[in-house]
Amino acid sequence: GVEDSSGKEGNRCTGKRHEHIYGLHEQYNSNVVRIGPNELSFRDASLIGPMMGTHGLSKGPGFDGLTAYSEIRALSAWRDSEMHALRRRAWVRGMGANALNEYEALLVRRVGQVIEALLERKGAEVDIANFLKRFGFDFMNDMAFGGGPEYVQNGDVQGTLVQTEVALRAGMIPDTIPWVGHFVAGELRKEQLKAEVKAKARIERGSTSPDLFHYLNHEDSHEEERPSLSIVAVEGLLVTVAGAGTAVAAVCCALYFLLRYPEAYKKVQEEIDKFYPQGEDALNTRHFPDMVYLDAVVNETLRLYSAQMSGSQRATDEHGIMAGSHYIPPYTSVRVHTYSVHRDPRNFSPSPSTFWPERWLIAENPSDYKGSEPFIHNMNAYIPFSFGPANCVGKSLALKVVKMALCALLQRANVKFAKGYDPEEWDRKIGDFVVLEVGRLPVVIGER
Ligand code: HEM
Repeated sequence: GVEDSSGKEGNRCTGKRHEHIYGLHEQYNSNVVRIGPNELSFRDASLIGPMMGTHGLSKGPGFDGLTAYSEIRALSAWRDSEMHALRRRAWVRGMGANALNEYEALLVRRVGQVIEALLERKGAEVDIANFLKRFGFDFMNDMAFGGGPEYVQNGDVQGTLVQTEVALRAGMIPDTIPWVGHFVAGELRKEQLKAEVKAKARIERGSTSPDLFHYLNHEDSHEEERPSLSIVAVEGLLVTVAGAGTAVAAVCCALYFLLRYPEAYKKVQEEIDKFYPQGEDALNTRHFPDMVYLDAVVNETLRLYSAQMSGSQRATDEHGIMAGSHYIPPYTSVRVHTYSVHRDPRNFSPSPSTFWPERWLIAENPSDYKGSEPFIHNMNAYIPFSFGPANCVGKSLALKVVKMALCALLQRANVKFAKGYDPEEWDRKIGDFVVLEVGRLPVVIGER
């Protein structure tokens, strides 16, 4: 049996992780829950370092399942730490400050495009989540392959975006039971071949301004050998899977919270209007570092809904380890359950499950806190972008995308929930499928 530090038994296979995993630890009131035959989930912030840090564990066998044990893998799926570090170098160059400045023109164009498309529908009910998903994939296709099917302009005519969500949901099976991956090898190969066609076309076309592909294909480096077409093609697929849905989900969740909490909407609107009065270009990022309330809104959103709510999988090898007070046997998969750690009153208090951006401002100036309950804000337990050498390499880009989309939208438009929309639906439709999946968000866009 597995016991948590409070002595409560947590040795139950819930099988729940892939539906609505949230509340997993709360449900069993346990710091450790068995979520698969050989997989443990921990609600214990002190394990973040030992499990995910520089001297922590390597990625788990779920990544073998997700890649059907292939040698053709993108960065996120290399279980071997050396191989992972080798591929990560190109990603780090492609996500550096200079590179991000180079991509800004692409991002500005895409954010501007989706805002215009939304403004054209003023007064009508629109599913803003759907529009933003299309924007996210357009931008990430620019970054990964120098362009794509233009979803904002043309809609998802082939149903590709829906298929991507379905594939991610299905991915939860080999992620949990790796050997199932052998049965989907053919399907994966088909996707890889399609990506190879796009990558080849991008190489032949070249690019007028550097995109992320430029770095992933080592076009910036004279020292490194070019990766094979197969590898750079799956890296491109990873850009879209890791970058589009995640950043867009964060924008959608932030919008949902702002609509749900009008006080917060009012405050962020005031800040946006102060830095970007009407007529000022809200696509220009220069004021972002000074926008403390916008920053608090984004941080608080990612605390409550992060891209991988169950956490990223790691595993022990032939040696078991002691992590804190827990013995983890050999060949055991583990996760730090981000959702539960982020909502644990031992880490964030008061009201850990409530959207309260002010907690981020109080954390900076604790003397501003006037409440009676103790104020707790444990930054060591805040891991929306994970932790350690395999953490989210796209963090800075993600924050830029999220802030630019929110700023530009709220500067230009008045957003309200559509009539008849039940906000309780939001939480019911959130899914933890490899990455966070959000449902529809029907709104009406009004004049400012
Ligand atoms: C708000 C948006 C985002 C969030 C919350 C987020 C979060 C995460 C998390 C939790 C991981 C798992 C790290 C681990 O295994 O320990 C991850 C990995 C990764 N993310 Fe993000 N992400 C976001 C946006 C992006 C964007 C825009 C990109 C750009 C393409 C990106 C690229 C990646 C890549 C390549 C990995 C794999 C890193 C590795 O294995 O070394 N992410 N992200």
